[in-house]
Amino acid sequence: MSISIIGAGAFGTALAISLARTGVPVTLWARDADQANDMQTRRENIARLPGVTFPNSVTVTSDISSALADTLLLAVPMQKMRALLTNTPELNGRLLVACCKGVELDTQLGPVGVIRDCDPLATPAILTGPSFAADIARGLPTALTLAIDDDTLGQSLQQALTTPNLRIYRTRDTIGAELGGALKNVMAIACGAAIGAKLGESARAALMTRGYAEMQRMAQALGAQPDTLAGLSGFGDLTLTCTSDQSRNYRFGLSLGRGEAFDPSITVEGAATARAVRARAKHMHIDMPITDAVVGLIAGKLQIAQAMEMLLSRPPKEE
Ligand SMILES: NC(=O)C1=CN([C@@H]2O[C@H](COP(=O)(O)OP(=O)(O)OC[C@H]3O[C@@H](n4cnc5c(N)ncnc54)[C@H](O)[C@@H]3O)[C@@H](O)[C@H]2O)C=CC1
Ligand SMILES: O=C(CO)COP(=O)(O)O
Repeated sequence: MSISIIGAGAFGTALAISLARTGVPVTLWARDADQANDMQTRRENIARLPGVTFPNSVTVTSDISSALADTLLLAVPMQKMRALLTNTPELNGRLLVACCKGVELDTQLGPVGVIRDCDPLATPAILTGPSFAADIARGLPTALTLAIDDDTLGQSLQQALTTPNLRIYRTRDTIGAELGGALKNVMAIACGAAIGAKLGESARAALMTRGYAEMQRMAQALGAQPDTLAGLSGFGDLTLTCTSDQSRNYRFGLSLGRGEAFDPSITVEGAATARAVRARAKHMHIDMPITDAVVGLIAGKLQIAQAMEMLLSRPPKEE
């Protein structure tokens, strides 16, 4: 099964490096020709993943026709996925594995939903779970969830994406896998804000736990299996992202909590996703108070003290 990675940001580059270390040829596609040439010559992605040299079996190109492999891993930000699929008709009708985490603002669809919407003939899948690009690129171990409807194809894909450092678990619950990865980013912003505002580790633990309850509520209402949320794509990635300042979502939250500015060029998937999820939750009458607070903080409509008061003064309930 030949593999290409579409999107040469931090995660796409890390996946290319990790898969190519097993010796298989991997093509990494960047939309910008200068950037692709620079990476191909230098054997490094200076902008997004400095310090890690590409194995010989990575080829970087901006020519989409030379990147059309059996399996295409899509590693662009969630809010750019539709533009990628619309502007790149060569991707139509193929096996497309989303590697992004989020919910589209305009449609409230996740990565698999957007692929289905843009390209009904594609076979969509999602690869998600606890995996910082820098860790993957350095060959540090982790485990990920691969979700795809067709279990036979899922087994071949699982094999193709497994490396000595990457253990892949398989599920058919694409809704659960995409929601876990999307919602944990919202909770990471909340936890970062709490830590940034010096509310303490106990507050973070409470936010993670009640955030997980919100994730489960939304996921179950949309037909996901609770076990999926309890796995790598949900609980696993929630734990990583809410506790590490390697996470951009968490760092964005820290800056909100400290009242500091944050570089707008950094990809923070949870910001748009929080708004999309809040809209969906309101429409479906699902209670998501932490998500509401994150949306209020980002919009500047709530201060940290008000968000805390809003969460703590809710009517008492059973856990
Ligand atoms: N960086 C990380 O540690 C991890 C990231 N992810 C997910 O991977 C996705 C991508 O994140 P990163 O690679 O970190 O972001 P990034 O900001 O490092 O790179 C994004 C890349 O997408 C490209 N891009 C944007 N719009 C495009 C378009 N319309 N067509 C083609 N390319 C386009 C950009 O040129 C850039 O190279 C996100 O959803 C993120 O949640 C998942 C796991 C780990
Ligand atoms: O999803 C990630 C780790 O699994 C990366 O998190 P950030 O996008 O917050 O950096």
